[in-house]
Amino acid sequence: MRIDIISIFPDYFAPLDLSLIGRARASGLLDVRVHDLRSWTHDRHNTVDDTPYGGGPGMVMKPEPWGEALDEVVAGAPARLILPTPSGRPFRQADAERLAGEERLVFGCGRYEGIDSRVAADAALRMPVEEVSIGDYVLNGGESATLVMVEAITRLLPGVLGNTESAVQDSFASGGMENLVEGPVYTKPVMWRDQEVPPVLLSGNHGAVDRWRRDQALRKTARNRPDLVGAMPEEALDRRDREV
Ligand SMILES: Nc1cc(-c2cccs2)n[nH]1
Repeated sequence: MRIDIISIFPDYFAPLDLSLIGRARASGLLDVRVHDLRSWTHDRHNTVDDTPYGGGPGMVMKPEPWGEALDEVVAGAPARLILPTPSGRPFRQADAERLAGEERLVFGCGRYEGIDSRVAADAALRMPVEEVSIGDYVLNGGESATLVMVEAITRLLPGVLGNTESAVQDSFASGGMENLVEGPVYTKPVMWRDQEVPPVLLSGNHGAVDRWRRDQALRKTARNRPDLVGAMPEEALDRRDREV
């Protein structure tokens, strides 16, 4: 997979040189290229923004630099443009899984009050464009949202996670634990500050462990994410009663 990121703060993406993603890049599994939007400005001040038509607070990012940047970065190849914005569709695990199947992604990091709307409209003539929100809160720019999405997507690529098993067990994953958050996890020592590890986890009875974990996940989901419980098929809840 190739990922291009266009931003006026390219240094914001230094974390992508670290850890699993950094290793995946070094091994050639993942090709991430970060571009400074100001490379496509031509005035002395490298201007990327201006006042909004119709008045109002803040500044809007000018269309010209974005148009030239996308033309050069995409260069006619099949790519999907992702634009983080608070007004976008919610980004979910299913989107991470879907986007992990793409050959090329381009992330456009807006700042200020957003990017001139004609940029997305023009890009949509040549490629799929998705406006995406990572949550109902307002950031100063799309860089943090892009880091979040790049991590959520690239960790699903074969070979990026050392142990692909953990990707299946994650919260919100598929594989029978859909719509459930992860339950409690434990490791050595078996007793710590008068708290012992639940005995079922030491029992060696894998069926009992799986049932216990599912029950704990259901309980935690009901406690922390009642909104997901509503989305759960009725029989999944009944199953818990049967298994207790
Ligand atoms: N979910 C989300 C995205 C954003 C921004 C993207 C670009 C500027 S602000 N805030 N919150």
